Amino acid sequence: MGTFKLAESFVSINGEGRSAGELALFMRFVGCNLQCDWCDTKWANGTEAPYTEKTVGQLAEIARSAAEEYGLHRVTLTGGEPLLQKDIAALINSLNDIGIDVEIETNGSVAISPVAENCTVRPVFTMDYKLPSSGMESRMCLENFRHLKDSDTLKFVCASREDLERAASVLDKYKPVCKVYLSPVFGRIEPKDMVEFMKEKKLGRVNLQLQIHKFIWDPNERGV
Ligand SMILES: C[S@@+](CC[C@H](N)C(=O)[O-])C[C@H]1O[C@@H](n2cnc3c(N)ncnc32)[C@H](O)[C@@H]1O
Ligand SMILES: Nc1nc2[nH]cc(C(=O)O)c2c(=O)[nH]1
Ligand code: SF4
Ligand SMILES: [Mg+2]
Repeated sequence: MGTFKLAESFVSINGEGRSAGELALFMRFVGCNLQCDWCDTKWANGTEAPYTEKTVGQLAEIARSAAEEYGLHRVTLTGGEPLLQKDIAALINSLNDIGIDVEIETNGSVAISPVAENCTVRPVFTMDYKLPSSGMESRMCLENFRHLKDSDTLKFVCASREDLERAASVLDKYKPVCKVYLSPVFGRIEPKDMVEFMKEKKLGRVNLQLQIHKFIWDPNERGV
């Protein structure tokens, strides 16, 4: 089994997604196949990004001890793009084996179903659909829409009115069964304009989400 390139791990409240506000252990892996214009973790994406090599066993031990110390029961795998780590399914299985629920932040360009198929218990996927402002929309793996389940989240990170319009048309076209979040690119769009857009388009089943950690700590702080 291969090793994992871990950029950082830390315990915080989950600032995003359907478990927002709950304590979680974050494992951030280095390397990304996309380059979103507004990415807030560019430092972890390139080939020069700092990392330590970890085995599944070592990562499971980090999770076990965080669970014991802080009473948490959830790990968020993020990055970079976590699904680029070759043995990610083995890690998910091993975390499940010690009673940890796994949530994955993924960028929408990597097929999720081969990962899900190799997991004993399906993790929760929070999948971005990258909108025009990211510059990465052409990279989306559209077959993922067929594989998103009730327990998953589809997330649109928006920087402009054009992004909002595109998110609404993607929802209209694919009609996903999972939970849907709209989230602002931090500092690039007024959240109140997003609420107005939701009212205008009758998006009564969509959640607006602000990244909580950026209000609690300095928005550029790492490890929180
Ligand atoms: C840093 S990414 C890592 C996981 C994966 N590569 C992805 O894009 O989902 C985690 C989440 O942060 C979001 N994000 C990145 N930069 C952001 C920013 N400046 N403002 C708001 N959300 C941002 C991404 O869209 C994604 O939902
Ligand atoms: N507190 C906190 N919550 C988060 N949820 C998703 C994060 C990410 O970077 O993927 C993140 C993060 O970096 N910090
Ligand atoms: S896919 Fe995620 S980590 Fe990669 S550049 Fe985009 S936001 Fe950043
Ligand atoms: Mg983050």
